[in-house]
Amino acid sequence: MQHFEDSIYNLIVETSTNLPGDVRRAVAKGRALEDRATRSGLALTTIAQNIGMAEQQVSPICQDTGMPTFIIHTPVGINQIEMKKDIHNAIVRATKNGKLRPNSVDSLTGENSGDNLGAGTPVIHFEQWEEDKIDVRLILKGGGCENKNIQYSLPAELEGLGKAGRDLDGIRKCILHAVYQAQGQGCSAGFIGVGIGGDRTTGYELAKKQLFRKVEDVNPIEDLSKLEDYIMENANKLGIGTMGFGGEVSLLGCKVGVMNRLPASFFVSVAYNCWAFRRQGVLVDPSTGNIEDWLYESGTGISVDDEGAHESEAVIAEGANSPASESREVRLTTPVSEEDIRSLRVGDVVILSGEMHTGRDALHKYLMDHESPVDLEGAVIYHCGPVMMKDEEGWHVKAAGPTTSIREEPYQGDIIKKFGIRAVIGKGGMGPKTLKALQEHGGVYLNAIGGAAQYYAECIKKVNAVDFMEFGIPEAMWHLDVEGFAAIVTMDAHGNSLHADVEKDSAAKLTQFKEPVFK
Ligand SMILES: O=C(O)C[C@H](O)C(=O)O
Ligand code: SF4
Repeated sequence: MQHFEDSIYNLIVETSTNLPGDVRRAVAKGRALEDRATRSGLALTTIAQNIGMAEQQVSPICQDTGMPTFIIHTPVGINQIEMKKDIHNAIVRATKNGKLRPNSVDSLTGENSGDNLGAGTPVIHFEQWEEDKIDVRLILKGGGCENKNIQYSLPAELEGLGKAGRDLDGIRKCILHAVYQAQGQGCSAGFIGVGIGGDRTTGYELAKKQLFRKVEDVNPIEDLSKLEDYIMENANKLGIGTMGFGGEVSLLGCKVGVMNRLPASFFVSVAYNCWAFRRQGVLVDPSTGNIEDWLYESGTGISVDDEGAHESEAVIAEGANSPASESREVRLTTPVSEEDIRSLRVGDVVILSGEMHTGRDALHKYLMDHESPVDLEGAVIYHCGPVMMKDEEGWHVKAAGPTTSIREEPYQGDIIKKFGIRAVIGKGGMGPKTLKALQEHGGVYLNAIGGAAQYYAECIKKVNAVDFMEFGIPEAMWHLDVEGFAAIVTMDAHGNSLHADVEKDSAAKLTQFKEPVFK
């Protein structure tokens, strides 16, 4: 199959850079339900703009291009060993060309392979079928939303919902709880795949396979179709909103599958996918390896950004100053003073310029017992693992949205105190330990819009330097010059946390679903 590698390369690029039509329509529907001037409304507008930018620049929608997972059906007799080699070559090429972030990390040494190849990566499932075509489907599901997958073993007692039995109503409660526990950390508003039954492994596989269904399809199993409709009518009453900012839209899709189970087991597995729901597929001619057809409607021409292209920070800031908005706009240049930081309040939109430093899991662990290579007094740390490309002029940022901050909760407060850091940028918020440190030392947490990787890449005007390349590109400490970098204060130096408020409010709202619905 001479052209199979090129076909897989084109599939990878399309999946990473062009959000499909059905997903765009779901995002547009979500936008229409959200007041544009609210934080969630502003977030959705930024997301919409980012989707357009990624398509125009053929660059990753989100910097985390996830665990490339292929599900492939082949006619009998096709050489799957050769296909696997072509897929690996295409993955390496896409990584080299900045369409995928190098995401394959040795779980024992922490070493990043640099080309997305390594034990267990990419994930390739082959199945034979009776058709004479090859059906290749790919999903790029990022780590932050993968971390919000969850599996329930029924019967169970669920927070706010009480007893969940081994029946459709118990499954209903699990799904609502799964949306609640994700909060905004998996870049809500999300799409969920649910797998009922199986064992722990096949239950999760079934859940992830549901994500290959089309957003607008109807479940052929009547009970499950009713369940999907119920979830879509009710999950948004939790008020989690986009990014967990609070709001009308927390879920954009729910697809449920079922399989047999053991008498002793009753698993309900939920695969939580972020708004950056990147999956595509192709039908391939087995004699040439050429693409004959695309399996999901292209997103080209289906706009979710009906306000046209805006200058980078204008979208968030413009909303911040609109009459109905809940926030004010504050422009700061790094290094920032304690006085400026202590003047900020939850809801303010901060527009940053100057140098900031990326740092996430590996760096935070390192800084706990080592010195920093740069002076961090008054500095801004950005929880981000960018997609980077190098040429004769040096390093260029190809995608740079935020990663989930809660993973740094064990370290953040100590790091703020040790180095005099004034602002931490990420998404999904942080916990009480960090909130206390912000209050004690005069710091602030700024929530950037998760997945808006092109939007933020545009604000990064120069890569000044990099430290700790041995941690791999996503985990290195990149020293970046930014202009007009907009993010929302969601935790301030006065003990306020939007995340704590939304979690408390949605927990209270969850209890409204305690009584049985499906008898
Ligand atoms: O790894 C990243 O850059 C982001 C991750 O997908 C996350 O949502 O935290
Ligand atoms: S950062 Fe958000 S949008 Fe990107 S992969 Fe992670 S959860 Fe998805």
